[in-house]
Amino acid sequence: MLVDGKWTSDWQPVQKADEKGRFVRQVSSFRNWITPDGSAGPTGEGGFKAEAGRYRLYVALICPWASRTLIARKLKGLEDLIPVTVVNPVLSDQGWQFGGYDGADADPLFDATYMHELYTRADVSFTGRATVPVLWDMQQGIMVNNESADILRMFDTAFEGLVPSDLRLYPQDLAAEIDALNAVIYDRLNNGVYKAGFASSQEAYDEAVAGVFDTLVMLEDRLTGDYLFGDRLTETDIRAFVTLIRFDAAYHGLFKTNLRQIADYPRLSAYMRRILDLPGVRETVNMDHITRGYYSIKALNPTGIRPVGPDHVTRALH
Ligand SMILES: N[C@@H](CCC(=O)N[C@@H](CS)C(=O)NCC(=O)O)C(=O)O
Repeated sequence: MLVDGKWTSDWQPVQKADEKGRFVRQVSSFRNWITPDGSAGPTGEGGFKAEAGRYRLYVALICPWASRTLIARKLKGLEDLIPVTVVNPVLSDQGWQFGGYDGADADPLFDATYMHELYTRADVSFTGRATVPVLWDMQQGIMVNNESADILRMFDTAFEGLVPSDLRLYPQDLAAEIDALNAVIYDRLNNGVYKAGFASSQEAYDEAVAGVFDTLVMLEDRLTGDYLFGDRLTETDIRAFVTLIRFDAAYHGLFKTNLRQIADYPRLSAYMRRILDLPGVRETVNMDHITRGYYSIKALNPTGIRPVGPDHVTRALH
């Protein structure tokens, strides 16, 4: 990670743990919002007006948080407005790096080698992990935001004047319910699998795994319609999907969330395929990057050997 703008050599892929060995995810630090007229959003500063070609999104295709922004970009028809740069799926000893892998891009803006170089360009004395996704303002040369939940939400509304869309991922009449369900899904499922995988005590692992499977059962029971809010696709579906699609291929084995697979839940399986079949979504899922990335986390898999299966995941993607 970066400390006062300098890369520290004791970088570890395992993030912080609390006193009970529970994994603790870093809080994002760049929280500005793109808005239709450049006025300030809910957090951060103003000055980020929605304009075609002004902003670039940096992602890792292994990363569920980055993937949710990529999916929103597709569903809202923003591909021509917001270009994307994909990093190498393998976290190096200096974090995310550019190029060097099939489907990974060079950095088109600064020809940077590592993602952390963008963080120190944005803030010379930045302290923290150089995470993806990153939304970069190419006009001002600054980082707009590195929190996927914000990026997902600004993609829903900020560009409406440039690319009108009937789809509303965060409709006001469902806002409170979406926030409530997001909180459960985030804590117990999205981050729950990481809490299981990076637990450093049996107690922390047991607690995390229970949360993961309780949440899967809750979602399976809830899915009587096409989506989590009946027939309306919302950001909550995107947030659930990114974990479901990685589950059987990565989390089940590597993170030891192995009580069941998603394939064992009929409604969740059908739901996952339904979202995968939405226009553009399949293109955001790169199973090669996902398995290469996760299974190269040395702390969890020192040999780097990738399992061959499961077969049903590969079939679902084609
Ligand atoms: N709060 C962030 C979390 C993003 C995050 O943790 N990204 C991971 C990849 S999935 C990352 O970049 N990790 C690199 C590191 O920790 O050094 C968000 O949702 O945008």
